[in-house]
Amino acid sequence: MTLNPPPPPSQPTTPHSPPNRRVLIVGNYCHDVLIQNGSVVAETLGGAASFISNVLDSSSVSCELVSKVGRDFRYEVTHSPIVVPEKVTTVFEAYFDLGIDVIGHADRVLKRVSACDPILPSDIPDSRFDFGMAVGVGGEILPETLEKMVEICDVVAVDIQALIRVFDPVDGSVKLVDLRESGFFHILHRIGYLKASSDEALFMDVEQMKHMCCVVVTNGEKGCRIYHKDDETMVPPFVAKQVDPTGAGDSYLGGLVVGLVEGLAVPDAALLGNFFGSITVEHIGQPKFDLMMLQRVKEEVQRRKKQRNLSINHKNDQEEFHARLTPARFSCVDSPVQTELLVNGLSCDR
Ligand SMILES: Nc1ncnc2c1ncn2[C@@H]1O[C@H](COP(=O)(O)OP(=O)(O)O)[C@@H](O)[C@H]1O
Ligand SMILES: O=P([O-])([O-])O[C@@H]1[C@@H](O)[C@H](O)[C@@H](O)[C@H](O)[C@@H]1O
Repeated sequence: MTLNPPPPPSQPTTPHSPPNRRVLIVGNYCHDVLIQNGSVVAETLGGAASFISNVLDSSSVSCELVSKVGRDFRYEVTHSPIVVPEKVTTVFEAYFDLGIDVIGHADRVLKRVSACDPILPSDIPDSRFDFGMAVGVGGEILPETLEKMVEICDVVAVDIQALIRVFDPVDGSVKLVDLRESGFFHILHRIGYLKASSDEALFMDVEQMKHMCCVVVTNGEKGCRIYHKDDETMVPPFVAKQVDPTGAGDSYLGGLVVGLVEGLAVPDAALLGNFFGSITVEHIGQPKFDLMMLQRVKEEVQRRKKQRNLSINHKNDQEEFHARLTPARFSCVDSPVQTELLVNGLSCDR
């Protein structure tokens, strides 16, 4: 089945000039506090922007990141955020033992306990980008921010969580509203990709949205599905030992965009998304990707592109790409600290 997705980002102009792959990521960094049985298990750098830039930087895809933090921000990051001195950084508490939350999400209950400032159109550079990613976590993306993004980026990918989250005024619990009532709906015919988890997908009409853009719905250990116009494709998962689901969807989106800017077809880019999502669930916080693994992934992506260019695809060709990526996962090595955290880590039933 062939998907006819939005046009890919621009390709190299001469054989020697590197392709212009500039990706703009917009969304706040945050502090994540992971809580189980009433105790804090870990405190980590969070925010979709941080997980996504981790995947893009590791894959040598150049990106610019616009993010706001407060004076208390304590992480050293490759892409410096805007510091708002009179504010504190956005904080999310993730509870792993409160049962099923209001939207039926069984594995964690999220509360936004503090929020930094929104990202305004004037915070975003006026240059042009091949690809934009609207990836807020705490309500920091405004309709006018997304409008500016679609004006300056050739293609925009949006994580639905940036658009439909609302926060309980008393305890900060995350609730979701229908996409049509989100205040963003009028802009969505101008975006290229909309990503939602299967829980979040209940808050949009996939049948309607798939005629406006390419919709990807992730489903944890089951992989993901792509919907565009009349096409629907299931993209298989990679087997993982889940320790902490935080950031899986973000790393997925990072992998998808790496695949797209490298020129892969959408289902292959989504497979790369599944790959990075599956590695992320095996770690608490940001995974540090093994260099050998990244090199193998790069080689497989180039091989896959060559195959496509030579049109030597056949029916089961994604199975082959999957099979060739699978062994690459096993070159990931955890640091002793990470291993210790994993042993005492969070386990969630999905
Ligand atoms: N337990 C798992 N095993 C293997 N892959 C997983 C697992 N959980 C997540 N993934 C990968 O990460 C992607 C995003 O995860 P998902 O849980 O659907 O998103 P979110 O973090 O937004 O809720 C999935 O589509 C899948 O590819
Ligand atoms: O786990 P996931 O859904 O991909 O994304 C997560 C957000 O939902 C959460 O608000 C944030 O605190 C995490 O750092 C991470 O970005």
